Amino acid sequence: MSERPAALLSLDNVGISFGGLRAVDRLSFQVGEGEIVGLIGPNGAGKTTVFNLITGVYRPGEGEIRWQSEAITGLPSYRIARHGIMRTFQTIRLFRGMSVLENVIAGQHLRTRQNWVAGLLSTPAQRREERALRQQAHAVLERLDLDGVAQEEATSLPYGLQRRVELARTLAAEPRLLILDEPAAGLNEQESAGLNDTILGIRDSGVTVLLVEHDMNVVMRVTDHIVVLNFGRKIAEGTPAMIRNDPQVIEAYLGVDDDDVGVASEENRP
Ligand SMILES: Nc1ncnc2c1ncn2[C@@H]1O[C@H](COP(=O)(O)OP(=O)(O)OP(=O)(O)O)[C@@H](O)[C@H]1O
Repeated sequence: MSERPAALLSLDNVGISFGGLRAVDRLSFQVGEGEIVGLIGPNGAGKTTVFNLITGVYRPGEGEIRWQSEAITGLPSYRIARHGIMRTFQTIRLFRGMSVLENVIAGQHLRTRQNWVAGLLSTPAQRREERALRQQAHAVLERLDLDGVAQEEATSLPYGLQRRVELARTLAAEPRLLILDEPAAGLNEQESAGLNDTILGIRDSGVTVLLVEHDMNVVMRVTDHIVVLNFGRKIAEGTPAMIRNDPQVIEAYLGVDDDDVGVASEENRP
């Protein structure tokens, strides 16, 4: 088995309960630098809760979360975002009345240094920074094949494109770890195939990816490593080839859709 790269993010025996419900239990896994790691599991398995633990929405009851060698357990979300850990959401959260380009520029403000005094005075330094930001926003739009709709009102675009704009907005903040929450949800077959290339392209540009996704065509094709949760516990982890043949994983998915786990037969792979 090939070696995995050094960990960018590590969870070590992380747990959280809501009342009597053990939503995540003694969970340990790592996301290696430059990897695409998939987090999968049946509905209610705890995937969203894991996202919320990593991004500081919830504080773990037990365990430690590390960014490289630094403990980030329980830090507030804005401090976790400063490390470059950023996420997309299942629901569309674009700004109404703003163009695609303006939405992407809004995403950049997560990481700009400009303060509001400079903004009011419109100093030469500020104008220079704004020009650079616009150029970078255009570059992100081009990368995601959205340059043709840069001036369109974002919320008037078809659903699949709106999701891509959301992704562009998050990328504009230059994440080091991009957490994707069901990016294929609601996409048609063609859009979902395009998404595979987009995710691979994002990784090739140097961004590490953690992906929660129900669409096994996406998960099995793009990930290097998969972590499977069921009832808050890790029941398996490994390469896509290992996961699709794991009896515990197949059993956990029985009753959901048997074929879902089996989709990634060799002939389906790119
Ligand atoms: N804030 C909360 N308060 C109480 N229970 C919660 C809370 N958040 C999640 N849960 C419970 O924790 C369990 C795990 O939920 P979670 O949303 O993380 O699962 P999931 O794997 O993301 O599911 P899905 O695939 O349906 O999105 C569920 O039983 C859920 O009801």
